[in-house]
Amino acid sequence: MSSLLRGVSLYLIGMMGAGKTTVGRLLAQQLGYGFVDTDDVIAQATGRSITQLFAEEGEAAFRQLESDVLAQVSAHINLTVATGGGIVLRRENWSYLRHGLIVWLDVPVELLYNRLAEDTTRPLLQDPDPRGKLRSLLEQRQPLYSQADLHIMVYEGETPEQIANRVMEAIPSVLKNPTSHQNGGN
Ligand SMILES: Nc1ncnc2c1ncn2[C@@H]1O[C@H](COP(=O)(O)OP(=O)(O)O)[C@@H](O)[C@H]1O
Ligand SMILES: O=C(O)C1=C[C@@H](OP(=O)(O)O)[C@@H](O)[C@H](O)C1
Ligand SMILES: [Mg+2]
Repeated sequence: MSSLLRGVSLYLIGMMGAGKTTVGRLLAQQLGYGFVDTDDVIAQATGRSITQLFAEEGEAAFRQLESDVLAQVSAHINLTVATGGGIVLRRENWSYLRHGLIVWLDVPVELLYNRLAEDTTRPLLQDPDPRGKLRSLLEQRQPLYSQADLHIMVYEGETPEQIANRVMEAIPSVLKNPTSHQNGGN
């Protein structure tokens, strides 16, 4: 598989709670790739948590940091990149995501809610109606997520390992024939 990808990075997109960070780590291991989580890079670079950044600088400042980090990350190959759920919102980010293969982990809202109900690290979900908030965010973002190269539907009860395996199995379907370049075709 790694030879089929030939260094092309994977970018995981999808809603918060979709498992981008968890599944991304597994995919990096399986591919022998490095792993980068854009939220982690932002937190390390600023010395502040995502929650602190939202509270102290606001979402717009966070989005700018996110684009800056993505721009730097996209210069590299051999990476699996777990992005933040809102990375799809800025058009310029797509030019960076397109450096690699974009994988949408599509998880039903009810599952997202179950996973994140007790979680306080997603500032956008600190809302009186977190379930409704997830629904409205998904409604806004679905057309953007659907521009991914690979759409992976995630079902209740699937483990991160099973999901990573399904991503691995689906990758060949969106790769060009690896011999076509060598033959000068396309
Ligand atoms: N397949 C899964 N089944 C059950 N829980 C999961 C699964 N994938 C992720 N989780 C849990 O859901 C939460 C959100 O996962 P995370 O990887 O941080 O998602 P994201 O990075 O997309 O926001 C974490 O608590 C994680 O352990
Ligand atoms: O959906 C979003 O707008 C966000 C998702 C979070 O990342 P995860 O998708 O990894 O939870 C994080 O970037 C921030 O809280 C904003
Ligand atoms: Mg994450």
